[in-house]
Amino acid sequence: MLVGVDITRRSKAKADGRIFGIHESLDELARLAETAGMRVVGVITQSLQAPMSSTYIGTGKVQEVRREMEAEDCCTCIFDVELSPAQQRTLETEFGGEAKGIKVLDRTALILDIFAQHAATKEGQLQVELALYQYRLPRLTRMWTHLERQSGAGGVGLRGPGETQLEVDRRLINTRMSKLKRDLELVRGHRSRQRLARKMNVGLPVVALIGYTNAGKSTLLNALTGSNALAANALFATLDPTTRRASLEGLKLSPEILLTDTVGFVQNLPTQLVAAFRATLEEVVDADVLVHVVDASLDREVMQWQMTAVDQVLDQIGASGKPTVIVLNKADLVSEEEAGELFREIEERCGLNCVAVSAATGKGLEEVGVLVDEVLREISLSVEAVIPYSRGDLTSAVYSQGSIDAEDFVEEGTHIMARVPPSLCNKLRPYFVTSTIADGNKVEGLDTGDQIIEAVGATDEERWSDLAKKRHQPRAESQE
Ligand SMILES: Nc1nc2c(ncn2[C@@H]2O[C@H](COP(=O)(O)OP(=O)(O)OP(=O)(O)O)[C@@H](O)[C@H]2O)c(=O)[nH]1
Ligand SMILES: [Mg+2]
Repeated sequence: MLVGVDITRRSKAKADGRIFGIHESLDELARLAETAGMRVVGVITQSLQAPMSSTYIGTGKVQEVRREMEAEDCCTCIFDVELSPAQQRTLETEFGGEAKGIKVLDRTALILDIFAQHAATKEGQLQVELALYQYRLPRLTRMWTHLERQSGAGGVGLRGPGETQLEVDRRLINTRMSKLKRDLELVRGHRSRQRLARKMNVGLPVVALIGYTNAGKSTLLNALTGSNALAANALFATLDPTTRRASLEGLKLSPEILLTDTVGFVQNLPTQLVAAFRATLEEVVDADVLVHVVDASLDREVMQWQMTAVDQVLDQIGASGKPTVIVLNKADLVSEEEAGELFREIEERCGLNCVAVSAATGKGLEEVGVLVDEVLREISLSVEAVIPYSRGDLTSAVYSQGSIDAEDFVEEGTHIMARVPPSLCNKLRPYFVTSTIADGNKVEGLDTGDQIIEAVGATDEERWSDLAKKRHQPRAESQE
């Protein structure tokens, strides 16, 4: 049974972070429930000025949900809002209690469950486990109600076994969480070293495919690189990033790029997931260019909402404002006229370059390379360097990844003026002809190797913990 609440008081709606209309949001919730392996038997909605403190929905509605659930012999109720642990407990009791096996879940719990089912790699599993514990810790009391009852009449000095058990349990979970965090730090360190190595050695520009879940990112990766990453008509099919070397048609500046497929975004992405999946999401933060994949076959309004949700997540992880290309995918399901209109709308909305493609049929794919090439050109840097003859590898990298404006052979090495992607620029830095950098402005703002190391170190740490602090406001209710 799904329950949606429309909060009419505006400021509250904003605080909820909802951008979707209530019915579209419930449609999505139904798809999430199906992805998690459930069958939806009914949907109940309520319009409220503000949520009730104890049950979120009004008393009459609680009875209505209970009746409907009984009639359908249904034991799980999913709310399309974030419930506090206390509200969750109260609602469970109201709907028939634990004896009847009644469970009340919210959107976050549902998404966490799907993630737990889909996590394939060790890293993914660690991330999901941490997020699950973070979600469960404040809800722990209810698992031990039978023990708590034993200490009911106790009072000071007479703490019963139930309470002790609860404390033991909390402590065990806290210990486990610390261990998970340490393990994840290791993974994360490994990942950032890998990325750094990729930037410094492979030197290819990194392009990340991002977008709402089910937009077709994995299908596009497969179509562009001939690989076989899992693509499925399910939400959150991809959890672990895959990176492939790709030589797209239309790429000239750097004929090859590294293309990364990432986890899909969703409206109101649970905070626990953003924090736990930061190692994965850093792939996005670190990319040179983003390719925002949009499902163009959706209802126009839903498509706009999804794009807004993606922008919000980018903001949340500190990756907004990156050079971006918009890919309107599933064009095989849209008429030419509609596609044309969408183009205009998107240009109006964000002034970004966009292209309509079908990852399924291959239509328009060559355009993706052309647009990425344009963006790479915009962010490429003019350099002048004398590369010693002993560094033939660098010279050939400039040939293959940059466009050469002038070249001369001097005693110390090859003297070149060229436009190169930022990553290659870093490697050429030791050989710069200092006073004559053609495009001074741009080079100034460049990541040097040191800055990259810094970015994955302290500064970055602060950014993420700030985020966690901001989003993890303590709840008002007590946990008793
Ligand atoms: N008709 C049509 N279907 C497509 C196209 N691209 C992808 N699909 C379908 O859309 C569904 C989702 O595709 P995925 O590539 O798994 O989407 P994703 O963005 O990677 O999704 P998550 O990893 O779950 O976030 C699959 O059923 C694909 O077959 C397309 O161009 N046309
Ligand atoms: Mg995918």
